Amino acid sequence: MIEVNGLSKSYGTKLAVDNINFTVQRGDILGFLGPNGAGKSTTMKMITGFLRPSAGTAVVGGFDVTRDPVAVKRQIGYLPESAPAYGEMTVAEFLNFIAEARGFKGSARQAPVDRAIRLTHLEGVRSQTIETLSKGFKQRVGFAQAVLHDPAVLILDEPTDGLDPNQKNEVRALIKELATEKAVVLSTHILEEVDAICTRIILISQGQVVVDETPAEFQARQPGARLDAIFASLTQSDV
Ligand SMILES: Nc1ncnc2c1ncn2[C@@H]1O[C@H](COP(=O)(O)OP(=O)(O)OP(=O)(O)O)[C@@H](O)[C@H]1O
Repeated sequence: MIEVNGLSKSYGTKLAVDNINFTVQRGDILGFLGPNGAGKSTTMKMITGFLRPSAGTAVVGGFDVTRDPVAVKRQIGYLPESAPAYGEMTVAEFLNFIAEARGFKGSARQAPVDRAIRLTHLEGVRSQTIETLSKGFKQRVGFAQAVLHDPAVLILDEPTDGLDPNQKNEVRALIKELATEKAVVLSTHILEEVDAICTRIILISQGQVVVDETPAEFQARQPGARLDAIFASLTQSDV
């Protein structure tokens, strides 16, 4: 579903992403790991068409993100690092607004909005304004907007960041539930998250892929070691 070929991005003289290659298949939940500043968000923004690559390509569902960014955006649900939401809108109003932006007209908006609310278990708060929701529920609203158009690909930038342990578990369960039949890429700093939900790990450091393997293969690099010790041995801080 996602093919990344020789993707690079420079900000001025800073090479943030340096010639990376990987693929993500339907059914994969890819954990995208790396220290602060490694280039995770930049890579995700290029795959989703929010940033233009300096070199290389990302092909999503057969469409090249540079040549056909609108077709790529149709294939993707994106939860950015800090999901923008309109606090004064109710959950249902916000999702209707997103449905309209996604091209659903008039009464055709109802079915995808209801489905997104059902999938993300927001029925109890659909008429509540977003600013009055807990952080975990706000994050669910972010998921609801990402899955509203039933995309084949989900790109989730640090989806459990800032949540309490219970909310983290809820969101992980939700990702597993939503991931069926989709290709999912999620960035995280939480290594236990990788163990809990990911089927594959890509570790990037200083803009380059240093690991692309299963969580079991990652653990087998140092049997019995903590995942963060393995992470530390493979990376150095980029900031
Ligand atoms: N708009 C920008 N202009 C200049 N430099 C940028 C810009 N965005 C990111 N960078 C730099 O590019 C590098 C990669 O940043 P990026 O946000 O992709 O890393 P990240 O792995 O997502 O980090 P984090 O885990 O902290 O979110 C960093 O050195 C960062 O400072």
